[in-house]
Amino acid sequence: MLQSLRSKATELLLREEWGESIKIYTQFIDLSRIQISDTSESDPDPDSVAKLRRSLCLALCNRAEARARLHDFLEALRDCDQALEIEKTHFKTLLCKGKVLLGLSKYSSALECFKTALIDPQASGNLETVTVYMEKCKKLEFQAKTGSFDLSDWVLSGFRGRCPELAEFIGSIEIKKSELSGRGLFATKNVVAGTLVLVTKAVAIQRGILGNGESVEKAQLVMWNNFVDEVTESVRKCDRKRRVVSALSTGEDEDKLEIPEISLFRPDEAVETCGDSKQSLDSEKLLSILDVNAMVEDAISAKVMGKNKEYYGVGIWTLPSFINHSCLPNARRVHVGDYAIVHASRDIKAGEEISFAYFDVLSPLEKRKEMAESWGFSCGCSRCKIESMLYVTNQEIREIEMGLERGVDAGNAVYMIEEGMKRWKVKGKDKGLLRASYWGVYDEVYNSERLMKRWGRKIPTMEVVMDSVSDVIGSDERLMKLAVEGMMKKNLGSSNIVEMEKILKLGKGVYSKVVSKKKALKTLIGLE
Ligand SMILES: C[S@@+](CC[C@H](N)C(=O)[O-])C[C@H]1O[C@@H](n2cnc3c(N)ncnc32)[C@H](O)[C@@H]1O
Repeated sequence: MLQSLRSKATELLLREEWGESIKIYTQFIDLSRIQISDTSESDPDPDSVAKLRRSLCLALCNRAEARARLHDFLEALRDCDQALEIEKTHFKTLLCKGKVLLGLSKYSSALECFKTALIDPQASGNLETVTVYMEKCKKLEFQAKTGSFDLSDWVLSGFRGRCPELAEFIGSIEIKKSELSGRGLFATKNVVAGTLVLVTKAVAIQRGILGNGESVEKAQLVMWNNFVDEVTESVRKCDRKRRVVSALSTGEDEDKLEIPEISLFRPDEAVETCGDSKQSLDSEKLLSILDVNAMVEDAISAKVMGKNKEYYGVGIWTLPSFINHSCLPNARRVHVGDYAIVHASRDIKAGEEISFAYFDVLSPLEKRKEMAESWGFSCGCSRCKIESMLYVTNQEIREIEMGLERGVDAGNAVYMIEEGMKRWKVKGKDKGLLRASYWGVYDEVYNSERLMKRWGRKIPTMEVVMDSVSDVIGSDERLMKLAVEGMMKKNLGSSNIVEMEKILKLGKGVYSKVVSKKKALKTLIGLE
């Protein structure tokens, strides 16, 4: 019976029928254990018990492999540990355990596993495989410790092939109470624009092609349902993920929420335990959590080169879920594979809250209010407060807006705003706020030869406006695009070092320092 179960399980494993093979291996393992205990008592021959133990070890290892394929990493780890209790240096098990630990982002433990695997005599025929894994562990561990990622080669290859493997990384940040709402993420050290703040792997992500027309909504709904199932499954399997996901906001009573320790988000430090089905997350609470925290994937490859443009992805990334929205954001996110990369889009001071834009902040106050409302909150950022005050006390702004609705000449509108700011005593940095709010008309004017001929001398230069806007909202593709076009128009080409450096700085703020080679950054910006 044991023999027939074993061959059936092996066959299923080879056919990659993971679920079924787990079932049969489980029967085999249970029966083997009974047989071992019976044989130990009745058969004095130690060889027969040893043989049974060896085949139990292999079965545990194979079940671990199948479980790992289904991303049931913690159960797989448990199988590996049981197999290693039987044979301490069982090569296949150590290789499997190393891969599982890699899947759990526990790079140093994975490296230890592969090192131990080298002791086994079977390693000699598989030296190359083990070495490749060891190098991978070292690279990822270094990334996780230092945050030094470089995607330049992938960018330069035109995003060809699979996206590069990344490590999870947590920079100098902490979770604290936020003045905006509930908890927020804060910098504990000064951060220079472009520097990574964190890199997090999705708890779950669903991608699909949405198509067009009426089918879009239907496709989106199917994807959402699959996404909810995936998150449910993921938190069921892993206790830490369940705790982390259940710590997220449901959008209600945020100020009463607990502040979790940042170490809970460090996979390398966390002690993992398998999920306890009795403690699974209430499905209604999970739906509210996903409603508030799920994000649409913003893949760098799709954004820049249109690769996989037709794909739509929705996912949940735990630590980024603590980042509040601000209309004066200082960070941005990009997505590479299943990872969300958050980086500073302008310099951030130690102690400052890290925020990114949930929606387009190059929009007027009323439009931003509408967008925040559709997200289910009323924005409490300082820009909204300043602009609201100005709006209440100032009839002129409303008149300018009404003029814009009637289709007044964009140059005239910019002129009115600039002249108005002198009268309304809007000074220094605050000028950037209003310019950001009416960015659309500024952009139209600077892009039109006709309007520039008429209004150019009466309004500030494009550089002045752009600097003041990027000062308050950080880098943005549209600012960068305008700067590139401005440089081209002036026929400076790429020979003007000062302009070029400015554009590259904006580029770093948009795409982060993960693209460290200048040539790659220029490709993303559209200069190569
Ligand atoms: C992804 S969570 C951000 C973290 C959340 N503050 C917490 O404590 O878990 C999104 C929720 O935070 C709140 N929020 C984010 N940005 C905000 C802002 N600028 N003003 C007011 N509330 C905000 C809203 O309740 C929103 O639904």
